Amino acid sequence: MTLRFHKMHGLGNDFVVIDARKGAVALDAARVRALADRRTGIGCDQLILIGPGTETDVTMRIWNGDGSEVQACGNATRCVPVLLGRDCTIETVAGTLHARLADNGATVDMGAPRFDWEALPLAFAMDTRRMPVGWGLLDTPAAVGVGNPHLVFFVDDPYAIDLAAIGPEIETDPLFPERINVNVAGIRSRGEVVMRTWERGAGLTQACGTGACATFAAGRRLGLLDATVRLDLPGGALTLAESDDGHLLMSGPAVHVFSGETSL
Ligand SMILES: N[C@@H](CCC[C@H](N)C(=O)O)C(=O)O
Repeated sequence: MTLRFHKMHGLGNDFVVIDARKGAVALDAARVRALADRRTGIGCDQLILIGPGTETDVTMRIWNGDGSEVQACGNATRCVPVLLGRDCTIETVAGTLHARLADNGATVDMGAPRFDWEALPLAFAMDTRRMPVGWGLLDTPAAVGVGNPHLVFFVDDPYAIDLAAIGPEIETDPLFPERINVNVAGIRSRGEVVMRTWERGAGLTQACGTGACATFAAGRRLGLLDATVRLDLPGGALTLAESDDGHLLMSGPAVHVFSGETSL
C-alpha cells in the first residue's frame, strides 16, 4: 500500500509529513526509522503525523529519526499552517498550539516554558537556572521544558564547541531519564543570540525550534535577553518574543519542498 508524504523543512531541520486526516496511518518505531533513513528511505530529522482534531483543527504526533516519539517540534509546528494553507490550532501531547501564517513561514505560540526539574524531568531535584553540573568544556547549564526537555549552555563561541563529540554524552546522561536536547548559545547582544543544537534522537541539526525557544527562555530567566530576540542557527534565523502572559512566540520560515509516494 503506497503512503503519500510531504517533504518540508524549517531552516534545514527537515521533516517527512504524513497527512492522515482522511485515513489512519500505522506507524511504529521501525517504520519511522525506515522512512527517516537518508540512504534507504526518504530521509528526515523528524517524522510528523497530522491527524483530524476534535477540539482543534488537527492533531500532530512527532517522532525523531531514531524512532523515539516526542512531545514537541517547533520547526515542524510552523510547517503545519503552511501545509494547510491557513491559520490553525494543533493538539499535541504537550498541549494545544496556535499557529498562524506569516511572511514565508509562520508564527507559533509555543506556550509558557517550564523550569521545574520534575517537568523536564531530571533524575533528582536541582536548581535549573544554573545547574551545578558539567561535561568537558561545558558547565553550569540552564534546563528548560518547552514541551520537550532542553539543556542550554551559554558559551563565548558555539562554533568552538565539538558538539558532535559531547552532545551524545550529555543527551544520554543518567541525570536525564528521558534523555535531553543540548543547546550551546553565544549571546551577541540583548537582542541577538548565535546557537547550535545536538538534538535528542536526531543528532546535529541545521535548526531546532524548541531549542531556540528554550535558549530564549533561559536567557530571559537569567536577565540576559530582551523580550524580542533574533536567534541565528546554522540553517538561518528565528525570532522569539515573549508575550504579556509569558508565552513564547516563535516566528520563522517553513517550506514545502515536494510531495511523493512511498511503499515503505
Ligand atoms: N527539531 C525539533 C525538535 C524535535 C524533537 C527533539 N529532538 C526532541 O527529541 O525533543 C524542533 O524544531 O523543535
